[in-house]
Amino acid sequence: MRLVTAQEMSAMDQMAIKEYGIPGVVLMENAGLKVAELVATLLDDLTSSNVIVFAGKGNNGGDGFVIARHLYNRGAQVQVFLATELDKVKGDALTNLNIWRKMGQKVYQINKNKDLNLVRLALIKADLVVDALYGTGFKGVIREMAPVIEAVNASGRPVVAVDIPSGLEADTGRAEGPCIKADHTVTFALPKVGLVLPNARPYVGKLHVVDISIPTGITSGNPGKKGEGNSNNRYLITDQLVRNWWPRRTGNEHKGNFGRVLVIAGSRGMSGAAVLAATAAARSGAGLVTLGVPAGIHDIAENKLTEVMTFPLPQTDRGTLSISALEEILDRASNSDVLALGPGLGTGPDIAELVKEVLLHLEKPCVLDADALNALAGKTELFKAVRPDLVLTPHPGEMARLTGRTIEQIQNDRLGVTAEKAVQWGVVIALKGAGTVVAGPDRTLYINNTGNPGMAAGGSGDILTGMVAGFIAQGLEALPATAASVYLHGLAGDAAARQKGMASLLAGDMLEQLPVVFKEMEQKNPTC
Ligand SMILES: NC(=O)C1=CN([C@@H]2O[C@H](COP(=O)(O)OP(=O)(O)OC[C@H]3O[C@@H](n4cnc5c(N)ncnc54)[C@H](O)[C@@H]3O)[C@@H](O)[C@H]2O)[C@H](O)CC1
Ligand SMILES: [K+]
Repeated sequence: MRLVTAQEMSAMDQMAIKEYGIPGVVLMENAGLKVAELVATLLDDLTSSNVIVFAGKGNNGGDGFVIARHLYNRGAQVQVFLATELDKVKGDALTNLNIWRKMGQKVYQINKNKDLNLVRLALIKADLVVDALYGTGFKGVIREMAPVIEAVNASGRPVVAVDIPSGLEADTGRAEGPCIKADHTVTFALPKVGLVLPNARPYVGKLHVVDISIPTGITSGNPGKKGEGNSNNRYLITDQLVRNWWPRRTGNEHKGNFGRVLVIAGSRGMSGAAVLAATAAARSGAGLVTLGVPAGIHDIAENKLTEVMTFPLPQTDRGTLSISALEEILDRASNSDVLALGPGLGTGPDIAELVKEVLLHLEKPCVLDADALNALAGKTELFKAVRPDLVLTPHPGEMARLTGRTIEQIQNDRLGVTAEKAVQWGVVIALKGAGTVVAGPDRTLYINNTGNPGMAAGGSGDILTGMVAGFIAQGLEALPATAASVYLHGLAGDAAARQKGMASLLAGDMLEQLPVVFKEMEQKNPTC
């Protein structure tokens, strides 16, 4: 599902109108009708329902007048509150305002004081509220209509937002001031990128993306194909997208077909990270998983693992991998399809040297996480020198260390930083956190909408690392392998949270849910 900015959506509107000749009022009619249809499903009986439509002065308001007309024609009582003077309404919105008034219907002009009581009274009687105040044209903070927004939110009435909850900025998903808290948001043609960002969740409610007959030649994109990059190829990771990427199983393969993963991880006291990553790779469908750990924790790792093969590597007196492990790592990596490097490696001069040398001599795709990333802080020029595909899976702190920016700077521009560095370093980056962002070297960007705060538990990232390696081993390109893993990792976290709540959620609980999540995906993909 392609994601667009307000400006991109407006350009698509204009292209539909100017190049294809679809009148704007037709788009508005389609938009309004789709919202009216959703409202009809939310109310038991329209003929005994009261609906309030709050309409702004722009085309979002125009949609509101169309919605009012369709609901009225289906027997509902509809009151339209206009957030501006009648003479301020123009164009297609005015066309629909005039139709509404020619039907003998009133329009209540809201102003700050007098009408607020009217609004409050109407809200008491309302069965549902339609928010058609502001859409993609909104910027900044709602001032004059702030009391109305607060009255609607306080009313406890079901709210359907038209295109965007009023008060939310389309591109950032930020509500700098008062903002409608909708139960449903019906957005037109394509989701605006802000609607799927985590800070928008409390305002958007359930998101419905509806077709309003903008020709697909305008709205279509080709997700996941390398080299398709262009400035606005942002996508929401959806179930359908993951299904398209799903590794096929025809039934007559053997374990070698599903790839060989080599995991190099762990250190004294951090065998868990290595075990979680290796198990997650196995659970993600890889044919063979081998785990290399410092000799001191080899027996522990072997004890904890059954399906994963393990082998000891030379270590320092601190129980971390020694640089003398390099040759065996490269040798084993050459006989694998993908290397996962980093979980629980620990820090120290040997680790930094080892990670650098492995990358410079590696011939296979590599997933770098945790301490392997920390070892590369200040050495990011190395990434461009690495031939095979690289996937970095930093959390904001690791991204800050890699980029030399502050965590706050990273968090304030998650999409921008991730895309910029993926292109600059020529790698795939999954910037973890609420709404994980995945970017590829061709600037393709995926935003994830699954997962929950309970997943911010130690070991969660180790599981993701193993999953990405598992998917690459099965033949997925680095970018889709990462996007699919992030999506499924979030689903596993959601399933675990449903069972055990968020606070007590452990990474192991997520690992337990991987088979459940994978089985559900397989059932949706019968050819698996
Ligand atoms: N996407 C489509 O194909 C279609 C979208 N439609 C609808 O059109 C709106 C966008 O309409 P637009 O006229 O550009 O702006 P808005 O109605 O969103 O904004 C109204 C108005 O509000 C003013 N404004 C902006 N910021 C503020 C603020 N902070 N305080 C007060 N007022 C503010 C601004 O001047 C605007 O004029 C889109 O969302 C869809 O709902 C088409 O109807 C159908 C096709
Ligand atoms: K709106």
